[in-house]
Amino acid sequence: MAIPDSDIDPFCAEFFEDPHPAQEALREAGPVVRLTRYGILAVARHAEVKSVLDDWQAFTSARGVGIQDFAKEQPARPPSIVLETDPPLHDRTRRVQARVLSPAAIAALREGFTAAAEALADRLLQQREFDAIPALAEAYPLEVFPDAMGMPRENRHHLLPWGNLVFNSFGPKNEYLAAAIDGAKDATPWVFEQSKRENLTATGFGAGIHAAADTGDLTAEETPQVVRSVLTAGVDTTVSGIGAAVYCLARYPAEFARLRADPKLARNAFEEAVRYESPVQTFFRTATREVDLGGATVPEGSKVLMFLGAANRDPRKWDRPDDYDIGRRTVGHVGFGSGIHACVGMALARLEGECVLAALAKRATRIEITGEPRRRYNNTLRGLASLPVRLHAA
Ligand code: HEM
Ligand SMILES: CCOc1cccc(C(=O)O)c1
Repeated sequence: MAIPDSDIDPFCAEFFEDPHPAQEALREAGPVVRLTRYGILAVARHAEVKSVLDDWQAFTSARGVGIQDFAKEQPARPPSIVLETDPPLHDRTRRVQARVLSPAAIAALREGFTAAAEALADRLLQQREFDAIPALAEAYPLEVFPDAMGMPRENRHHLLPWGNLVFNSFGPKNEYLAAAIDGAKDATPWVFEQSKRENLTATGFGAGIHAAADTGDLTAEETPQVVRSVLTAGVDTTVSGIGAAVYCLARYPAEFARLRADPKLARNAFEEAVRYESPVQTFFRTATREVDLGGATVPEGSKVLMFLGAANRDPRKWDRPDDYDIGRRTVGHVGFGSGIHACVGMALARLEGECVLAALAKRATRIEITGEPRRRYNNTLRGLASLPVRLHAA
């Protein structure tokens, strides 16, 4: 089967504003599409996205999960020894992260995360009108996550421009990446310094990762990199995810009413927002050999862009894909990836989302949008920059 061409640009303002028409066009064009602007291949249907995610041997992360092919050019940033490695190295680094971020370790955070969400929701209810992105979607992760990591309270705001830089760096060298590099001048040295063992408390996730150097699971050179990997992936993603969930519940008041009637739906309401908005929109893989994908022949060395957001709205997989339904069975969505690199922090992300949505649902009867939402532009992350709202007290 011939691979059709498309001039769609997934790294431009028009796509960031509304990716859905382009995603639909890509799904309809075929199982694999060539994006002529960048000389890369794209998969947008759920079946092919899942196939690529689940086959790390044919579609490697080790040549970079951004547009750069590390076999052909110098990485712009030191490659992650978790996200951008494959077995056997990935086995060691991932195992340490998975152990530190285990469901039991995350469950131990529930009481503190709930208290923080309730206190923040109380303050926001007093305020009644606020911008839900800085005041909630950014404020909550920046309060609870660095604490869990064992970081000091000062300067943790650097985590946002740092995340913005890294998530832009997976895309092409465009204006968004240039602005992000400029905006992260102070953040970059701070993140590297903050990842050192001596700058982390003895009881947080950071210490748990550094302890792997004492047991020989990781070397002393690897542990700061593995801490940095968690710091990098663990903030901007949940900011986008929580922002997406609040935006969904504001746009769909009937779904918010369902949540108020049954607060146990908070966890699924967050998961459905991850499917519906796909905070992480795209990631690349590189073909290690000629491989068949949905009947198309992918040449060795091809960069393959996985449209996670398009797969999460594929009518071949989902009934009513464009409905936000907090009772939906979300199993199979790829918002957290799939396969060996599937999100190692998803339990933490889900706890944050559940705590915030449950706290809001207990206190408000409605989240009313009071001004034009403004989207943030980023080569990988989909999220809002501003969401003016009014909380209607119960
Ligand atoms: C709503 C929030 C989040 C979303 C949507 C998200 C999404 C993703 C996705 C799609 C991947 C797969 C990347 C790939 O296949 O190349 C991933 C991997 C990863 N995530 Fe998350 N993530 C979220 C929150 C978090 C949090 C809170 C942490 C840390 C505490 C985290 C840490 C990581 C790491 C370290 C990886 C790389 C894992 C590996 O390569 O083995 N993420 N995430
Ligand atoms: C959400 C995907 O996970 C990431 C994202 C950015 C950096 C890293 C890392 O491992 O440094 C991981």
